[in-house]
Amino acid sequence: MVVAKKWIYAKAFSGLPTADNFRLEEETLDGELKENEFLTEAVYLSVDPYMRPFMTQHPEGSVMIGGQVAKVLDSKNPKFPKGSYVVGAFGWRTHAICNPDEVAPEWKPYPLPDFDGEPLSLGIGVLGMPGQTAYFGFLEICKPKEGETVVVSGAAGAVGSLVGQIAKIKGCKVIGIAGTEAKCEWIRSLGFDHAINYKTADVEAELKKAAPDGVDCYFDNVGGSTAEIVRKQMNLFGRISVCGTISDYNSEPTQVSDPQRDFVWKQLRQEGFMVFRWNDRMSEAFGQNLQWIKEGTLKYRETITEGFENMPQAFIGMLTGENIGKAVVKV
Ligand SMILES: NC(=O)C1=CN([C@@H]2O[C@H](COP(=O)(O)OP(=O)(O)OC[C@H]3O[C@@H](n4cnc5c(N)ncnc54)[C@H](OP(=O)(O)O)[C@@H]3O)[C@@H](O)[C@H]2O)C=CC1
Ligand SMILES: C/C=C/C(C)=O
Repeated sequence: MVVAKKWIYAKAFSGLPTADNFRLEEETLDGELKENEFLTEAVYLSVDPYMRPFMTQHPEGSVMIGGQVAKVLDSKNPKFPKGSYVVGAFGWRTHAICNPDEVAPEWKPYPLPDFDGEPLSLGIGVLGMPGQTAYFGFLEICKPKEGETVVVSGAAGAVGSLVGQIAKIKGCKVIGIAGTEAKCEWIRSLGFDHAINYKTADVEAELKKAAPDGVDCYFDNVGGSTAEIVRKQMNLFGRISVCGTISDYNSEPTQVSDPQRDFVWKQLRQEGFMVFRWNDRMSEAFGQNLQWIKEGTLKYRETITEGFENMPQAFIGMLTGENIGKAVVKV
């Protein structure tokens, strides 16, 4: 028997989440595990932007959704033996009982691969979903060529910081857009050619200076007015990968000008995606990102909040830009 803690979506989100949206509860998990089930204990939990828009599809009283790296405490499933580690979408819970056959295909748990000594927390970062998002969302949709100019917004976050570095590995010129001086300084230290602080700079003017020959690829994490500014500076046959629109997760979308003319005249291609599209190729992104980490060409950073009781603070902090790199909660 274990006493699990879980965070409940107590009150529907409206605007930026506050502590009032969440409630901490306990639940006793007892009884024999059934065939195929395993019992887990969370080690690292992820707080991600998608939780804000996705939760609005769930009724009040649901457990908050989310991924975690967990230890298997007991098992009746040979694929997830006792003592092993697993990456699973068990929600904001300290403990969970999972039967993988009952989980939707895009959220299936999987055994944590061998990280060759890298921290387990990377299973929810560069060696997990955000790493796959950067790898496939950038390479498959932007199809960057050596010498091209790439812009990435949300550039100091979990996904954006990886996209910029992958673009450098592919021989591109990279401009990152982020929300503080410290973030801009960090991404420059990663090798980004330019960094623009969208909260203090005239982004349009700075982008013209940084990319005098225009932009070939835009990896869009934020949408809104930043996306409009970058679109207007795209080159002929430019490619835009729409990863997320965090600028409107807590508010109504910003009104931007009709983009159709730019798409026609510049023959642009824009494509949105969900990372699950490439679930069958997960090991490719994992293997390549791990290799780049080992070679020293791909660096990662984490903002770690200690304590399961601080999940809401970590989540709100991430939505308000307090994280540099991946926002993680350590139990
Ligand atoms: N399509 C897919 O399959 C996936 C999409 N995503 C998307 O990728 C994006 C980045 O996710 P992730 O890397 O995990 O998160 P981050 O680590 O980048 O954290 C979120 C960051 O967003 C920035 N931000 C918050 N509000 C705004 C705003 N109004 N305008 C611009 N930036 C803002 C903040 O940085 P700053 O200080 O710079 O403002 C904050 O640190 C999100 O849009 C997310 O939904 C992520 C995973 C999968
Ligand atoms: C899986 C995550 C999706 C977004 C849009 O963040």
